[in-house]
This record gives sequence, structure tokens and C-alpha cells, in this order.
Amino acid sequence: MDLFKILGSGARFNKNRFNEDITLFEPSNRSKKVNETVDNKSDTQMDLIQEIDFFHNSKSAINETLGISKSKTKEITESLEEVQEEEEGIEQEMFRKRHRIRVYGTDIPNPFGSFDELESKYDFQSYICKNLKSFSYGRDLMAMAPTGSGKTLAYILPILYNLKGPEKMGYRALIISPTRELAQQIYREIKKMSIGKKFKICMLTKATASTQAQAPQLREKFDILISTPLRLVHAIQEENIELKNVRHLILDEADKLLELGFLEQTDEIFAACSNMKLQKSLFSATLPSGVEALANNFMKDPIRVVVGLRNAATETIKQKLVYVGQEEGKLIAIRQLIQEGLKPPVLIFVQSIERAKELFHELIYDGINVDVIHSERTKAQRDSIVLKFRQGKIWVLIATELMARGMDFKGVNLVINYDFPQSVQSYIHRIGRTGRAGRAGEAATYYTKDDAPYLKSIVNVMRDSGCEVPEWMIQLKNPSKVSKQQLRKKPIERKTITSKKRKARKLASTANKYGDKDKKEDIGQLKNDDKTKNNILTSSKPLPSNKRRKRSSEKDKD
Ligand SMILES: Nc1ncnc2c1ncn2[C@@H]1O[C@H](COP(=O)(O)OP(=O)(O)OP(=O)(O)O)[C@@H](O)[C@H]1O
Repeated sequence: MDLFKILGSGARFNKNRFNEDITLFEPSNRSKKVNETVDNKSDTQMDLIQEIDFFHNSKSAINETLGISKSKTKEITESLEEVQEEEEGIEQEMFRKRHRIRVYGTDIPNPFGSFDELESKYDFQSYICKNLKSFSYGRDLMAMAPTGSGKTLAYILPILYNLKGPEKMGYRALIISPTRELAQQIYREIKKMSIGKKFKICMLTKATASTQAQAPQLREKFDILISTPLRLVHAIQEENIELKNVRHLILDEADKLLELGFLEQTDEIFAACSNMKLQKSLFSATLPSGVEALANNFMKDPIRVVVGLRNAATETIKQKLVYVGQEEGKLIAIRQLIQEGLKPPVLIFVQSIERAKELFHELIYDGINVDVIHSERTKAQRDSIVLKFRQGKIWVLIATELMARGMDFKGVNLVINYDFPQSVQSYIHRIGRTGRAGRAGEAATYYTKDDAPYLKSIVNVMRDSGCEVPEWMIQLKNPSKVSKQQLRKKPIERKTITSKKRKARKLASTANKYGDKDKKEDIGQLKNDDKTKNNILTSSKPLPSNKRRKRSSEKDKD
């Protein structure tokens, strides 16, 4: 009976007449219906059942009726299992497709969609399940996933699972992060996740290194170590640290750690981790192909996991490019934003420490709660700023690249690239400080005529992450490889951020200090020049002068 021929030859299918048979076509009812009805069916009906039973779901009923032998039944059972496996394979493939996950390598474990599966399928220890659960891996790994997508937990939980409990045999897991601030954040996260087990976790600082130097027996007590490369290399060279038992080595922000400047230190750390069973894992939101090729030289048959598009930004971030003409236009634009009403917290990125200080000294007088963070600030200042920004006590934070990677300030509403980023990676990480863990966020990137040749790189990221970009921008030429490399090495030279008004203030303080009459006259001139601009620039409500004085003396410490 050729069902498709009949149906395909233009005959009309009367649903009422074939009401019972229709249910046979519905996957959920199909096998049930076949079993129920098979005894009463005629030969023609049996033919129909067999023809439409593409997946052999109705085998028992058909077997009985047709008298199929046991060996045949076994064969059918096996093929059924194969089909089931295939179906599961398809399901897993669909899962990866849905999440835009691409995997490369052999014997790759199945993906899972919820932490519950870890308990039901993988029999996870209850204490981790309680603190959130994860999946064990034992292979070298390169994992790329968007900013704010939860990569930290993706490596912390397997470490806790694999270490099982404290063992007093020295460091068994090591996490390297490019900045001290990020290392501290990771430390806090591990502490949180390991509540319930008495793991000894060490964040390597000058103080902890010196304690372990003075009391080598202490080193054995620890299980997990978190450090920046430089601090760790120093400890290795001073023989204050033992890494031979490290089985899990994580490079967070791996592409940064494999860049010139860090590479030598990273290499030295690899050499010190001498355990044969060492498993290396690289994590980052970005991994340029050149860096990946380099990484492949020291990875053993790695699993490579890519979530989302490579080198694209998080989709929950609304990105825009703002043309500001000349350098001066940036201050005007930012003051306009302040006047319109900024929604704090806001993070502003500039390209150098000098410019961070300059911008801070401009904005401090605009009546907003602003601070600045860069590597010249003391550790205590940096810690306090990060904490206050997290707590919402600082509304606007001006930062250098120091804050661009990994920092998890959940509620940042807006990232402003005051200075155009020097690479696509820098752009992705900077704007990734907003729109984290599925939240919405905004990013504005200012560009001048000098930045225009590099615009297309950012346009590509915007387009790939689903942002609307005007057609003329899409038509722009991509910058050459050489020019991109040059920009990466050296930022564009820019005119000072300091406005004439501030220059006047600076001069005034010097002049008052030394009673310099000529300087006082210069200041008068500068103030006049600035009058027209003042109307546009300082349009936000300034603080009352007494508060202004207080705040500036509190913060103007650079
Ligand atoms: N399963 C989850 N559900 C909800 N929130 C989560 C989950 N996993 C992680 N998070 C939260 O998401 C935020 C971002 O995570 P995390 O800092 O690990 O991002 P990341 O991928 O490392 O980003 P970046 O590339 O910027 O370093 C954190 O606040 C974390 O607590």
C-alpha cells in the first residue's frame, strides 16, 4: 500500500472519516494506538501500521501479530536503542546549536542544560550541589564565552568537584589572573562556593608570600592558589612556593596572559607546574586566532568550546558610536549626558593614567559622585574604590584598561569609551562590564577624526552582536592588519583633556602659593576665553562650593 502515492495524488483527506487513523500520525499517540488496536486490525490495517511505523515503535504488537522470531526481536531492540541514541545525539546537537556552542575534539562529554542534571545524571557530591553544581572535566580546555556569561563558575565548580576536600598536600589548583583586582574577585567567588568544606585557599600577596617564605610547613596546608603572574613568578624565583602538586591550572583572561608582556611569566609558571597530570584550562571572552595557535603548542588534545560568535559582544548590550569631532567634543558630550541625567553606575574608560587623572579633575567639579582608578593609586585606594563602586557609593568611575577585564560590577548601566579602544578585544572586554548575567546595558564609544580609520573594527563587532548599524558604516573599509597592530602597541596621541578653565584653576593655585602677579593676569585671560564655553560645558548643577571643596580635597590625591 503506497500511502504517499494516494495522499500525494490529489485525493482529499477526510479527517472525520479517518478520525481514528489520524491519531496514528501523532508521535505521542502513535505507539500507544498501535498496541491498542493491532489485534483488531485487518491485514490492510496491519500494512498501514507497518508502513507508517517508520521508527519501529510498535514492534511488540507487530511482532506478536506477525510472529517474528526472538533473534529478530533482539535485532529490532538493538536498532531501537541505536535510534534512541541517535535521537539523543540530535537533541544534544540541537542544544549546542541553540546556544551557539561549537566543540572540537574527540570523546567530548555531552552538554547539560541545568545544574539538576548533575545530581541526577552525574551523582554529584551534595555539598557542591547545594552551593551550585558543576561538571567534571579532565582534559585540557580552551573555553570562549561572552563577557558576563559565568565563566568563573565554569572553572571554579569543576575544581571543587575534583579536589573533593581539603588534603594538606600543598596547592592542587592554581588560578592566574592578569590583575590583582580580578584575582581578589575570583578569591571571593571560590570562598563563597566552597562554604561547607574547609578548603584552604590562598590569594598570593606580598604578605601571604612572605608568611609562606618564613614558614614553609604552612604551604602544605593549602589547596587552592590564586595569583597574578608577576607575584607568582617572584615567589617561584624566591623558592617560596611549591607547585608540583598542581593538577588544575586555570588561565583566566587567557589571551591577555599569552600576550607579550605576560607571556614570559606565564611560561615560567607552566614550567613550575611539573605534575604529569596537570590539566590546563584557558578561559576568555576573546581569543584571537594567533593567540590560539600559540596556546595549541602547550595544550594536550584540548577540548575547544566556543559559546556565541567569536569576538562578538554580549547581545544584551545596546552599543552606539558617537562622533565628537575633536577631542574637546568628548567633554561636551559627557557634560551633556550629565545634564540629561546619567543613570549610575557608569564606567568611563580612557587610554592612559594621565588622561584618567585629567578627566577626573574635570568631572569632579560637575556635581557628580566621581572617582578614578588606575595602577598609580595605592592598593588601599584601589580596594576601597572597587568596593564603593560595587556598593553604589561611587556613581561614575573613570578607569584605565586595569578595569576592562573580568571585573563583575553587576549593575553597571553604561560604559563610555571616552577614548577609542586600542583593539577589538579591548572593546569587547570594556563594554562587557555592563550587560552581565543576562541584564541589559548600554555602551557608548566616542570617536574623533583620528579614530575614524579604525571605526570599522568596532562596527563589525556591533553588527555581529545584533546591533543596528547605519549602512554607511557597514560600507567602511576594514583597517589594515599593520595599522591595527600599530594601534595595539601605541595609542593615538591626543590633546589634553584639561580645559582652559581647569588650567586657569591650576595656575591660580600655583600663583596664590607663590604670589606670582604675571600668572594671575594669565589666569584672567584664560577665564575670559572660557566664558563662552562655560555655558555649554558646565550645564549641570554644580555642588555648593563648601561641598565641592570638601569632595575635591578628599579625592584630589593623585
Ligand atoms: N548560572 C548562573 N545564573 C545566574 N547568574 C550567574 C550564573 N553563573 C554565573 N552567574 C553570575 O554572572 C555574573 C558574571 O559571571 P562571571 O564574572 O563569571 O562572567 P565571565 O563570563 O567570567 O565574564 P568576563 O568575560 O567579563 O570575565 C556573576 O555575577 C555570576 O555570579
